[in-house]
Amino acid sequence: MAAQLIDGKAIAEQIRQEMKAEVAELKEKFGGKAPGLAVVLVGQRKDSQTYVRNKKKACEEVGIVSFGTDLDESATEAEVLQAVAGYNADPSVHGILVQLPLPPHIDEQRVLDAISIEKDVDGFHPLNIGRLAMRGRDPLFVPCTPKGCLELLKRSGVALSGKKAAVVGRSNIVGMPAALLLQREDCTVTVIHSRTANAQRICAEADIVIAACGKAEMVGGDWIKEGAVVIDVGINAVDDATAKRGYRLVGDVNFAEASEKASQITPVPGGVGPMTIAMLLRNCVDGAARTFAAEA
Ligand SMILES: Nc1nc2c(c(=O)[nH]1)N[C@@H](CN(C=O)c1ccc(C(=O)N[C@@H](CCC(=O)O)C(=O)O)cc1)CN2
Repeated sequence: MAAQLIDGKAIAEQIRQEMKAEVAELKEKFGGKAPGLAVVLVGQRKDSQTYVRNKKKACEEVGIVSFGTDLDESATEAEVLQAVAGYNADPSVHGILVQLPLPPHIDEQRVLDAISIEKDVDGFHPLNIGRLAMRGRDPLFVPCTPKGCLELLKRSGVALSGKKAAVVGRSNIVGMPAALLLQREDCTVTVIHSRTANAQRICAEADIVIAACGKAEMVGGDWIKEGAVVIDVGINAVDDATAKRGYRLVGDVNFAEASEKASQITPVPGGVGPMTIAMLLRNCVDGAARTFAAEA
């Protein structure tokens, strides 16, 4: 039987509507103050420009004030750090995001470490990640894409406690925090990576699969247990002369095969991607609400 689709685009839209009401309430309660998000973009990558544009548009939709610094590809690390320092000191900014990837001459870790943890809406600061890994400690922010995966599971009625979960991929941005989040929900988690022996067999034992390995359609139908829930984080462009843009987007999961086995599955596009931006707004509103309450 074909799997039920988890519609990330529709769920993200619903979340934005919920937040629009919350932002209006915050403004009412705190004398017209609005959450502010600052985005630093370095270089001219088309995909990054699109993501930043979409982030600013989404901010506008929910009532978040957006600030932006666009730097040339040749910008120095000192210039990027200076932009971050300016936003760290600006009381109207509650969230700071440096769009990744950065050009290779800039030390990404040094830049991310410079963001104040109170404004780290990407949740990439080592202190926030460290707290995510610890029992009894809570991060101020959780990285947006893994947080979006969890939100999709919860809003789709998937019970997590006691379930076997497999995370395919161990990146700092998605795989590792996704595994930590599932563990916090009392899943038994296996992280599958490029050196894992019998990766397909291990994955096929999981009730929940989060695929974030960055390899087009690597997770085939034989990786999926009958009835499993599949969340596909991958966004890979594959050449397709018949497509309007000359390419089409596919995930890290072979959708046609996996949807024959899974009970629920996210599509690409329209699955996890839109949730990344919705969770960024969520983090920004939560950060602003904390600040407003502390200032009151
Ligand atoms: N500082 C950060 N940089 C990057 C992050 C991040 O979370 N923080 N994630 C990605 C890019 N990204 C957001 O920045 C992002 C990627 C994809 C989507 C999305 O909605 N994708 C659509 C398809 C879009 C298309 O047609 O090309 C979908 O999946 O439906 C949103 C945000 C790397 N950098």
